[in-house]
Amino acid sequence: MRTSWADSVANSASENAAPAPSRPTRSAYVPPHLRNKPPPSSDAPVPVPAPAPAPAPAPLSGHDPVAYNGPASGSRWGGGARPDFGRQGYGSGGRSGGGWNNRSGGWDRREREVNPFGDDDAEPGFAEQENTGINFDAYEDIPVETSGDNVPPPVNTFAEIDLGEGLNLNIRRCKYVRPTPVQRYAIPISVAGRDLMACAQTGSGKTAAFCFPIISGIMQEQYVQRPRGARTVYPLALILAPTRELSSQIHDEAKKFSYQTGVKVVVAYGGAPINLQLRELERGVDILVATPGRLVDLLERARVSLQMIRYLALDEADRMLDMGFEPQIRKIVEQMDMPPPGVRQTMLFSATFPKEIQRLASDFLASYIFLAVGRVGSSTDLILQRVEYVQESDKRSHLMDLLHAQVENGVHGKQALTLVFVETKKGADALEHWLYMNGFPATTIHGDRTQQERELALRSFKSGKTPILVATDVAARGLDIPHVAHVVNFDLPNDIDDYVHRIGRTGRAGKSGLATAFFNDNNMSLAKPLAELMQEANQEVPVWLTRYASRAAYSGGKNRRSGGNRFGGRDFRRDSSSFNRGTAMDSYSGMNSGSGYGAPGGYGGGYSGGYGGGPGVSSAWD
Ligand SMILES: Nc1ncnc2c1ncn2[C@@H]1O[C@H](COP(=O)(O)OP(=O)(O)OP(=O)(O)O)[C@@H](O)[C@H]1O
Repeated sequence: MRTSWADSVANSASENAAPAPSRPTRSAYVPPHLRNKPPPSSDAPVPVPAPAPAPAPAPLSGHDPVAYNGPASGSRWGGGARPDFGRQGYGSGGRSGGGWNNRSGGWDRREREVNPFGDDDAEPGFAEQENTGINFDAYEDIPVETSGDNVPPPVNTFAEIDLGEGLNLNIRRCKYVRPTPVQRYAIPISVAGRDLMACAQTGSGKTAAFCFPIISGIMQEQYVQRPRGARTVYPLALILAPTRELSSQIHDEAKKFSYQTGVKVVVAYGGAPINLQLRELERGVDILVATPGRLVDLLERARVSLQMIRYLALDEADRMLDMGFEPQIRKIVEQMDMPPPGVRQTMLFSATFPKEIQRLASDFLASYIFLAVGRVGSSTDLILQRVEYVQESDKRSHLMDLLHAQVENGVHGKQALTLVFVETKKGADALEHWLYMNGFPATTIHGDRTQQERELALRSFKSGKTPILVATDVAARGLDIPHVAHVVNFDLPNDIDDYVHRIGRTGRAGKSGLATAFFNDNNMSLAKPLAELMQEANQEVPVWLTRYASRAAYSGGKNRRSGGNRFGGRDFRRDSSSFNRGTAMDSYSGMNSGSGYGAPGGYGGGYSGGYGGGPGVSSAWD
């Protein structure tokens, strides 16, 4: 189905006219502290909640065991179960009409919960304001493509989705008035229990798109009987992300979304004391957000078991499955005790999804839906992209000119932030020092800095204390830093996907941004994909770059995007010749999409260089 944002709004409006057939009706919002009690109309005796143990008892694995019947049936899309998945062991079917549950499991963790919204919700009108700055007009006519069997229809409002009152309240607290395009499509798909591979542009709200269905699903389930093992904990959902900072950010977001729902979110990443993380885990965990390295450590120590995982989300999924991470991810997903695809629900999200990675990723999915929102893998039109030819030796003075111009234009006065990407950790330190010596307060983030230094640097940058952050690719993906006005690719990456993610640190959530790249002969292999990307995003492509691009085409540039193919914004299953293992095609029939939207070939290029990066780059990752 090819739809525009405007079309979908219209469609959705007409869909809304009729009552949603399978959405369970629910009573008015029940405040969390009353949830253990039956509805006022009930004559049933009030069950006595288990007393809250005082300080958290040592080994406490998740919620208290109470009979778990699995997600009761009754998908809201047609009322059926999930016949095509048969999630053994957990029953099958979408979510139940079984009502919302108290997740506190006998002791009320919520009493200790810090309010992540500050005092915002003291005011009754807090929810009436829209999230500051998101420009939904920027999403007008955004192209959307879905493929797979029985794709659930998109929604136009959060209210149309049965997410649960606790989560709805938090959505309002976040001032999310309407879903972004990826949320409109991805949330109903995931809430219906379907596996999903979703591509959507940077800064378009993918975090909420995978968090909401997970939180809502856990809230709605009956109590989960989890094994009570020595000191092992049994999370119900696992969210994996490639960097510590991104895991931490997802954790913060997920905590906001799950505030006072009783769903417990814990984060575990390397570089931070493991004992603190273990203690936090022992207090109970429903959703574990982790980097792969630290999770493997926890699994090997038998402190975490994946046996009860119902939801698996991979953020930056293409990065998680590239050469650097794939073995760890396979170990976690396939070689430990995690339920297989079809039993668990799997969601993969990224702004870029090369075909080769899609093929790898399909091992983790069952009868999945592919969703592409926006010109996937391309940058957003909200980012003004400039490429300048700059010799290596001139880069510093050129950067200085840009920064001076910003100061003159008053950008720094307004605390606008500049993110400068370099190739190596040493290069980052050297550039930071040089900037500092020249009167520009800068800081760095890269893999050789301690976690404490990294966190301090990020805080200092976000606060505007050091409005210039020099970074390796460790900061390229996922970080949502408000007010980044300018991204400078001082050293261009080897791979165009990395470029897409880097520039995506600006121009987020419908806001505009500027990205400047320094190009020279060392970047020859990027000329063609860069020129194509810019053209696709309606940017002005310098004539010299076009010339470089055609020269690179003749000499067969080794970037895997060379060869005229586009950015993975197309389901690889549609290209049957590229798919010879059979499995995905077997479970895949029918296409919900139209003829695509300017992404004719998907990725066909040889998947060669690019990943792993140059010297000093690969170790920038966690
Ligand atoms: N429905 C919404 N209404 C308003 N703002 C939203 C909405 N959904 C998300 N946002 C905001 O949009 C910003 C970008 O969201 P998010 O970080 O999830 O993007 P993303 O798609 O994951 O980006 P990336 O590809 O860079 O990881 C965040 O600040 C988030 O709070």
